Amino acid sequence: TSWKWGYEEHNGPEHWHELFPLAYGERQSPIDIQTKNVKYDPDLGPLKPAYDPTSATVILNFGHSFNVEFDDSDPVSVLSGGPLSESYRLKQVHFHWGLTDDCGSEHTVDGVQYASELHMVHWNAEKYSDFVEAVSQPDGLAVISCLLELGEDNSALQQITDVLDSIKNKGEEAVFTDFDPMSLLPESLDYWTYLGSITVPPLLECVIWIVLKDRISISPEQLAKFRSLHHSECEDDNSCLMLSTFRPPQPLWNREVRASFK
Ligand SMILES: CCOC(=O)CCc1ccc(S(N)(=O)=O)cc1
Ligand SMILES: [Zn+2]
Repeated sequence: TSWKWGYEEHNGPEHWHELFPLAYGERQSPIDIQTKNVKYDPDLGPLKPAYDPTSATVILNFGHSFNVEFDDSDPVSVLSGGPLSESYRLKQVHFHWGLTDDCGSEHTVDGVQYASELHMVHWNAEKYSDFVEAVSQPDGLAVISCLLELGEDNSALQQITDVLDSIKNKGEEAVFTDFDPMSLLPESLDYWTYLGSITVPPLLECVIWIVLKDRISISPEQLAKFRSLHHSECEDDNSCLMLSTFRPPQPLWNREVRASFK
């Protein structure tokens, strides 16, 4: 399509329904997690992430975000347990952020929006043959979400922000390995879980969301690095900055949010 979706006034989340009707679907993401309405489920076991840092391959600028990609050709970095019935394979890690430090996360908790949000995207490699097939299934993806609140420099994040200069423009990529995504996660893996969608077009309703209760920090300087990326090729440096990359919360409709903790 000639029309490229994005996060600006002319092509942002309020326009996405024009080309992607799922925008008005029954299980869209993100959502506002209202903690008084969640239901503790004692059957929810602990999350079992098992990542091999050598499976990280490249970091690349997609134009609407940047991804750390993982080699998912073998079950080397996997997630099981928690709400999952199968083992899911890690494919990529990315972030969302906003124009200013008081916005940027996609999920909110009791109406509070945080400065950024980390997504670790896994696909159901036990039931489906590849990522593209998985995104067409209701249990195709499992995404771990962690909210980032403004604060101290996050040393694990620095390994990523230090290489963003090398992928400044859309389409650029750099070798990126020996990265352990576990190093980004908080101490506790307590979580909320619900059924939703990917938060970018085509907005497919294929995600088991796992939103961690605890947050990690990001400093203003690290956030500024995110905003220094370009969403397309451009000469003058300020006309195509990736300043905001979050979709706001969507209606919960007839969904329940379960908690793994009391
Ligand atoms: C049809 C191919 O679909 C894709 O490539 C989607 C990749 C993709 C997966 C998950 C997410 S998020 N923000 O919901 O974690 C965004 C983008
Ligand atoms: Zn995301």
